[in-house]
Order: sequence, then structure tokens, then C-alpha cells
Amino acid sequence: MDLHPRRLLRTPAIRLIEREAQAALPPHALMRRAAGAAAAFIAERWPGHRVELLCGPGNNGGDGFMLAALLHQAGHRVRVWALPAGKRPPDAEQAWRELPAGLVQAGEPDTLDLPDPSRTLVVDALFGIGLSRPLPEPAQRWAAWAARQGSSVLALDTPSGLDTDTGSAQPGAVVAHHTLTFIADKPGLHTRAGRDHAGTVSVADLELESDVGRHAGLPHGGLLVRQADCPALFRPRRQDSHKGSFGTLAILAGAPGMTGAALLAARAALYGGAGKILVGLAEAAPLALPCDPQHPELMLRDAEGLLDHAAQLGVSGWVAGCGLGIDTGAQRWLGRLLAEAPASAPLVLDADALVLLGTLPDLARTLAARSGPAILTPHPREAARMLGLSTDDVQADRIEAARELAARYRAWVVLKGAGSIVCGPHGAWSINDSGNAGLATAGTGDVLAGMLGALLAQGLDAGEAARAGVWLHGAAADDLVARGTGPIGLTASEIAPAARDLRNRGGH
Ligand SMILES: NC(=O)C1=CN([C@@H]2O[C@H](COP(=O)(O)OP(=O)(O)OC[C@H]3O[C@@H](n4cnc5c(N)ncnc54)[C@H](OP(=O)(O)O)[C@@H]3O)[C@@H](O)[C@H]2O)[C@@H](O)CC1
Ligand SMILES: [K+]
Repeated sequence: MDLHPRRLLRTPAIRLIEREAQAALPPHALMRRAAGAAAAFIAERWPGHRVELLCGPGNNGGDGFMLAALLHQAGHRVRVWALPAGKRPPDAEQAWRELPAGLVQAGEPDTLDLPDPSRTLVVDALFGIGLSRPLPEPAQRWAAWAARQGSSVLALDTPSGLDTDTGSAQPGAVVAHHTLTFIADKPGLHTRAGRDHAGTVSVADLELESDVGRHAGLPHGGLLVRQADCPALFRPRRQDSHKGSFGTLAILAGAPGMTGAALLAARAALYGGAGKILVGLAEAAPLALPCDPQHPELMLRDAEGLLDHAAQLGVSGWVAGCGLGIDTGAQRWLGRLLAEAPASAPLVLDADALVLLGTLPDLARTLAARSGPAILTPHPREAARMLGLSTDDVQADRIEAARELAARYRAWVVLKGAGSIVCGPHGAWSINDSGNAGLATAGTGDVLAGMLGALLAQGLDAGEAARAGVWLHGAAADDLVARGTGPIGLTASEIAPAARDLRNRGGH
């Protein structure tokens, strides 16, 4: 069930595969496979548990009925709570008819308390990918009841009320600890509210793996980024190497009062393995801070001086924007960077650089016309400003927002937030699987930008660097949380050393 690579499919692709399979297979075969996979999943993880099944009016409810029959046969104590249904679809109707007598309960579960919650599993089979309206009552009440009981909650296909394409959750949507999703994994289980509602996601491919492969193309197919997708992070270094082997990264950042942003990015690049790091602070020489006392390895310059001498200094990659400011100086320096940096030097553009790109069409045109690769790292508000949308519009479909930005700027885009989206200039998208709420603190974006710059300087191509950098950033935060350093009070400065340790250890 732990498929690799983990493909993510949006509903049109899932529905297409479902239709083709329905046409090729005997009636009800697909639902039998779904229920069989769920029964095996439960037998392995919750042997001997009582099972409370909450079943809806459509085929998701049908999965629940078939599962109830299988669990009953296997000796579990099973109760079925069914939402009122008009005319059920044929598969669900068949499953309803096959239910052994005595399993369906009269009344509603939320009038009861479970006698032995730790030995009970609640299965959410209320709604799946067919829910096109707000989650109705009493489903919302049943979802709240399930959460109150303290039992494990397993969602079939998706937590009811969660949009598997976008990760938007309806009010009252089920919060599951585990989701067993059918045919293929789905993007909405991993981004936005999906991360809070779906819990651990496993896939039952219903023996349709090759069909998934055929329908996994754009625009509806993407990938989940996990450790196994980032081998470049863990490649051993050759003994026969020197600092020139790992690139010279230049960082244009840190207006007066924002020097910290520049240092966070630069230190992250250092821990990220860049060979040499130059920081061009957004101020006139002489610098207020000539050296980073904590990391004297970093070479501090003024922005203008760094741009003037970049070629002689052998700069092989750039990060720009962290605390850069948006005044005329910042505009000029970013303009120079976009026009002068050779195509061989990839760029990471973050924070104020994105504000400037969104407000100055000349800069945007210069970027789109560049032949060298660039990675843009907006959070949803920055993405909204660049697209002329509201933040809610961006969040309503994060994948499409990332695709639109990537196409517009002909760049790689990392749309940050729970389940960051990584999208290439031709629209190929993936969703990062690592990270936690501890990252919602000042400076973590600067750290990500520095880490991405370091990976580019070490020769990863832009797509590989974007996926691996975002995964590493989140995975380091996950490691810190596992050690008790967060999520509350996790600081941005702690991420880069944790990421270094993780890489040298060979991963989780
Ligand atoms: N995809 C696959 O390959 C496989 C799919 N399988 C399973 O089927 C699931 C999709 O099933 P599904 O399309 O039937 O929709 P489902 O998500 O169950 O629920 C929405 C339905 O409820 C109806 N509805 C009625 N009253 C309503 C009310 N008051 N409030 C809201 N809705 C109400 C609603 O009617 P509508 O809004 O369209 O009028 C709609 O028809 C899928 O997730 C998976 O679990 C597996 O069996 C095997 C392989
Ligand atoms: K469900």
C-alpha cells in the first residue's frame, strides 16, 4: 500500500479510471475490492476492535456497507449507522441489500457514548469524492461525535467534507487519524486542511495501478514528495572535492533593520552545504555589520559591490529578496540581477523580490525572458498579489495558483503553506509531504530560500532542488518536533542545523 512514486490524482482522472474499470469488470467488483482492501487494512491495524460504521447515501456509504458485512464475517462486533437515503446508486443499493440482519442501528450514534473507545474504531463512510454540497446534518453532528469519543477514526477514500482536489474542508468535516484512499492518492489529502483532516494516508489501488499510470499526466496528475523522492540530498560526497565543488552562492538581502533575514538565509545555505557564501546587504558601504560573529565563514558585502564583482567572484547561484526592501535601491539591484546574472546561475526569488515582481511589469518581463532557471517561493498572500487575486482565491485551488504563476514567470514555483506545492514552468506539480505547524513562525521562509540556493549551488537542477529543499525544510522541522523542540516555540534558526544532521544521518 506504500506505493512509490506516490501519484496524486484529481477527481476527473479518478472518475475516468473508475468508468473504464466499471465497464471492464463485473458489476460491483470495484466496490468489493474497495471493501476488501479496507477489511484487510483494519484486520492488520485494529484486530479485535469493535467497529462503528457511519454510512452515507452514495457509493462511499456503499463501501461502508460492504465493509461492515466483511468485518462481521471476520468476527468483529459491528454497528452500522446509515444516513437517510433516497434512491441509492446501484453499487450502494446492492451493498445495502447484502448487509447481514441486525447490523443497522435505529436512531443516531451521537446519543450514545462508546463503552470502550480505545478498543473501538469509527469508520467514516459518509461521503467520498461525490459530495458536491455542504456537509449536511446529521453528518456534521456524527462527525463531531466521532471526534469526541477519542477512538481511532478511519476515513474511507476521504474524510467526509474534505475536497480531495483542493484540500478545502466544509464546516463540520470529519477529522480522521487515518485515511484509506481508493485507486490513487489525492492532492487534497495533503495540502491545506487535508493535512489536519486526513491523518496518515494509505492507498488501496484496487488492482488498477497500470490504469493510474496511464491517466497520471497533466493537468490532473502530480506527485507526493517524500524522502525517497529526494536521493540527491543523501548522496555521499567524494573525498576528492574542495569548496569550489559545491558552488558559490550570492545572497541579495537584508535592508537596514532586516539584516537578520539575510543572515538566516545565509546560515541556512552554509548548513545546506554551499561551498562559499557571499551576502550582499541592501545598504551602502561601509556596512553596519562587517561580519557575522556567529558564522564568520559568511562574506558580507554591500549589494551594489556584490553585483559589480559577481563575475570575478565566480558566483554560481543567487538568492534574492529576504528582507531586501522594495525601495528604489532594491528595485535597481533586483533589476540588475535579473538582467546581468548569466543563464548558468540559477536564481531563488523570495519575499520582497516577489513583491517587486508583482508590482513592476518590467522586472516580470525580464524574468520571464531569462533562459536560466529560477525558483519563486511565495506564500499565499504573495502569490495572490502576483496574480491579482485574493488570498482566499489562491487557497481555494493552490495547485492551479502555482501552475498559473509558474506559467506566467516561466519559473519553478514553491507555493508555501501546509502541503507546499512545487510546480514547474510547464505545469508539472507535486505536493510536499513533510513539515508541521512549527514552521509558521518568523524567518522560516528566509531559511528555505537559503537552503534552496545551497542546493542549486551544489548543482541540483531547479526542479530537483525545489522538491528536495522543500522536503528537507519540512523534514527538519518534523525531526525537531519529534525531539520536543516545537511545534510551540520552534525557531527558524534551529531548522538548518537539524536539516544538516538529517542529511548526514541519511534521513529519518
Ligand atoms: N471512485 C472510485 O473509483 C470508487 C469509488 N468508490 C466509492 O464511491 C465514492 C463516490 O461515490 P458517489 O459518487 O456515489 O458519491 P459519495 O461521495 O458517496 O456521496 C455523495 C453522494 O451523496 C448524494 N447525496 C444524497 N443526499 C445528500 C445530501 N443530503 N447532502 C449531500 N449529498 C447527498 C449526492 O448526491 P448529489 O449531491 O450528487 O445530488 C452524491 O451522489 C468514492 O469516494 C468511493 O468511496 C468505491 O466504491 C469504488 C471505487
Ligand atoms: K468518507
